[in-house]
Amino acid sequence: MTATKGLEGIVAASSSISSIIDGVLTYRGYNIDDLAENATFEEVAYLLWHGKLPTQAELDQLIAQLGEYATVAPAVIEQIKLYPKDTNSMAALRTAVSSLALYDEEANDMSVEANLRKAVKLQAQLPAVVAAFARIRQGLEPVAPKKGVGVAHNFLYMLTGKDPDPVAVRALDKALVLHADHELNASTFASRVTVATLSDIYSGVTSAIGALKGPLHGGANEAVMAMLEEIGTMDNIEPYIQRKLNNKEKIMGFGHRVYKNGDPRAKHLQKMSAELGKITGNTTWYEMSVKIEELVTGQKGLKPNVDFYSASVYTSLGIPRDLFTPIFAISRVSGWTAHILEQYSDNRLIRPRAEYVGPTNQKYVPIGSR
Ligand SMILES: CC(=O)SCCNC(=O)CCNC(=O)[C@H](O)C(C)(C)COP(=O)(O)OP(=O)(O)OC[C@H]1O[C@@H](n2cnc3c(N)ncnc32)[C@H](O)[C@@H]1OP(=O)(O)O
Ligand SMILES: O=C([O-])CC(=O)C(=O)O
Repeated sequence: MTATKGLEGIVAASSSISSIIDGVLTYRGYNIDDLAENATFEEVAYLLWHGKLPTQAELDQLIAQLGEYATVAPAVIEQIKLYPKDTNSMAALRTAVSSLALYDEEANDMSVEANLRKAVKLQAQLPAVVAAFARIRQGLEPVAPKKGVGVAHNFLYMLTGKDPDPVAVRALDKALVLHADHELNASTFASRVTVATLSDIYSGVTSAIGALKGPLHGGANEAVMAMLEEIGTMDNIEPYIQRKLNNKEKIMGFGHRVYKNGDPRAKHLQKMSAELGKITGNTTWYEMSVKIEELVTGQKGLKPNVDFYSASVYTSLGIPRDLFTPIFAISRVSGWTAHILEQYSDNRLIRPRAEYVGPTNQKYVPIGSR
């Protein structure tokens, strides 16, 4: 038995949810470029869960359900108030989502209908939890969700207490579409491993949030913004990047396990970053990002991934840096839950083997003789 480090190239599941073939990403057979230009996030979530685009009536019903389910159990809000004010935002989300299960009477109901309902509940409640956490730590009361609006609108509304600008809603909606699913990425795999023991959907999503948090995965979008802020000016870019590359340190937002010729989502985020920079009158972060890309791609051949330009997009939308990864989770919960439902529908325990590389033929030595 020989291990493949990081399971690179190993096909670990069959799925009909999303595919990456020859660098082209599709959700249920629809090219991501088509969906990014034309679909709303709620249409995409429906597509991921049901395998088909919704009719207008089905979409209206989903939006109504999302509004109905978006109110978070008061006990969970009270718990968030007890979190230390400097709690890591992904740790807060992980803890709160785990708590949501305690107040859902059908948390352990494994019927297909209950699991689909819980997928919609999680989709509705993650944005509410993130917005509540962001307000509570500023000493503000959470804002009750709006009914009849999409996830992007409702999140920005719950975050600020004001109806958001339609340009901001469309930009965030597009970012949510682009992040919704991505085949067997680390967090989705974590969710599938968890529920393949026939554990519940909340446990699967809690595992996924833990996996997304790391800077090699979803945490990279926050790390990109930290890097841009640390660099600070155009003049500092070249020495900073050169130093990192010389020291063999990673540049956040670049590289990908599957895409070697570029991430198809990055161009949409780059375009949005340029447009939002113009609208806000601050193109600095976009221009710095372009220069970093020139250097990193020029010297290492590494291309930006989905996390690179999303950092400047979210900053232009006025979103605090440490909410970038929670926003990734707000989108990806649609994909996680679709994969969890798919796993349940044809389940087998996921239990690979390890190549043993430790010592052998050891003899037990009594404690007094060691
Ligand atoms: C939503 C997402 O999860 S997208 C990914 C988000 N993560 C990041 O942006 C973090 C930065 N990127 C990385 O760490 C990696 O590219 C990953 C984790 C995304 C992919 O990792 P892997 O497929 O395991 O590639 P690995 O880390 O082995 O890199 C292969 C080589 O490219 C180099 N490399 C890969 N990414 C980078 C980077 N961002 N900066 C500098 N060098 C890099 C590695 O140092 C390594 O070089 P070596 O062969 O000389 O040792
Ligand atoms: O697929 C991956 O490894 C990471 C990624 O881009 C994603 O989860 O969107």
